Amino acid sequence: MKPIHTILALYTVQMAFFAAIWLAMAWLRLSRRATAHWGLGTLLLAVGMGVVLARPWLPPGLGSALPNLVHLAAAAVIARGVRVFVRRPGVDRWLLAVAGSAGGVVVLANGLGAPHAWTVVAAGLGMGLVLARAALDVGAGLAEEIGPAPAWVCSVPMWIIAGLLSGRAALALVGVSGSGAPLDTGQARQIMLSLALVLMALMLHLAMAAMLMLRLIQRLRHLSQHDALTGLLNRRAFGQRLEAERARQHRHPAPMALLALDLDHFKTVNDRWGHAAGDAVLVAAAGVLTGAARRLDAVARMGGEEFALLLPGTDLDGANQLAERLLEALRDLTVDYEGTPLRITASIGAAVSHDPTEDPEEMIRRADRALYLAKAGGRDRVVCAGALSVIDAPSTPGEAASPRRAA
Ligand SMILES: Nc1nc2c(ncn2[C@@H]2O[C@H](COP(=O)(O)OP(=O)(O)OP(=O)(O)O)[C@@H](O)[C@H]2O)c(=O)[nH]1
Repeated sequence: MKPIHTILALYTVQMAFFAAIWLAMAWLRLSRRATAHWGLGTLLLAVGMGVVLARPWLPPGLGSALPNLVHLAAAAVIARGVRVFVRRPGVDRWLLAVAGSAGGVVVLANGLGAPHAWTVVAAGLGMGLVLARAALDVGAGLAEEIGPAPAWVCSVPMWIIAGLLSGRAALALVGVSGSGAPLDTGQARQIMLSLALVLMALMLHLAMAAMLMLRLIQRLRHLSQHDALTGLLNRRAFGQRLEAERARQHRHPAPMALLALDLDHFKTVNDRWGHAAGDAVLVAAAGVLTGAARRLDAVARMGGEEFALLLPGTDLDGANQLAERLLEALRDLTVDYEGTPLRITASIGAAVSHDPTEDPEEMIRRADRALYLAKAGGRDRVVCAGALSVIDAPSTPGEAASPRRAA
């Protein structure tokens, strides 16, 4: 066995092994559609190189065209997997046109008995363009999700393979001696190219594995910081935001407000209409809170039917205004649950702090105490912990809407 055949056989085994891993991931439903594409594409790479190794036993025309066609199909399937992964799953006409035209030229060149260099030019340029497109998709499509730097690093192997294949095609096109020869001829240039392909294929699969891992890490991070039902921050993440805002308050003194909000008589929604109806109300209420908050505010579900809003740079007046708007919006909210209109109200306890040394837990306790007073005072109202004054409105039809003093 010549050294070139050993290298190509190693590449074939490597690709078959990677294909098995991607297909196993698809079976485990890890980004299933993308990993299934990558498994199939990688399997085609193994088959394509297997055909190169079997060339001595194949008819001359077939032995030249078939591996290139299979490799073209492999590159297109992997590139489509990348598009699915970066959530651009529609049919990509550009990808189809490039792979289809390159494949057409390969078939035509072999049918007309043209030199092998023509096959190398068409297949090399086709694969180069398809992989360059995939590299662009990775860099641009993942920048927001995993950060621009990791996204572009993951795209590097695709750029290099695209460059290698296009470079070989360009050399064959201008007639540089030996550039258009089949890989398995064993010339020094072909050995170097084969070694580079083995290395780059390894890097390509590492990069795709890294993309998958970074996405999983982002998902885990999101799950650990957000409430699964409403998508709001959870209690732990809210505590971290509160600590961070406290630290900022040390550097840039400014007031900070915290609203503790609890839906009124929520248990009756569950008891009367069922848990799913209660869940629908919680999701709708969360939508109202996020809709009313500013970008720099933090909105959290602290547990059950209890929510909290952290309002940096907000004084008592600002907190009161937002709390009133929230009560108003929740009163106006009608949740349509399987044809049944569900209505709710809420009570709010507000705490404002100008003192960066105040323990964040103490601020939460002050807001909770004010919330307790709002509940005790009749619900559907705001009580501010600082001034301990009830500042908003009743829910019961017929009850006066004028502000009342609490304590
Ligand atoms: N549907 C649903 N219900 C929940 C969830 N978490 C907690 N609950 C329910 O929320 C209800 C809270 O009831 P209570 O603590 O008595 O409060 P309430 O009925 O709103 O009464 P007040 O707060 O005093 O106005 C309980 O019935 C819990 O089972 C959830 O994720 N989904």
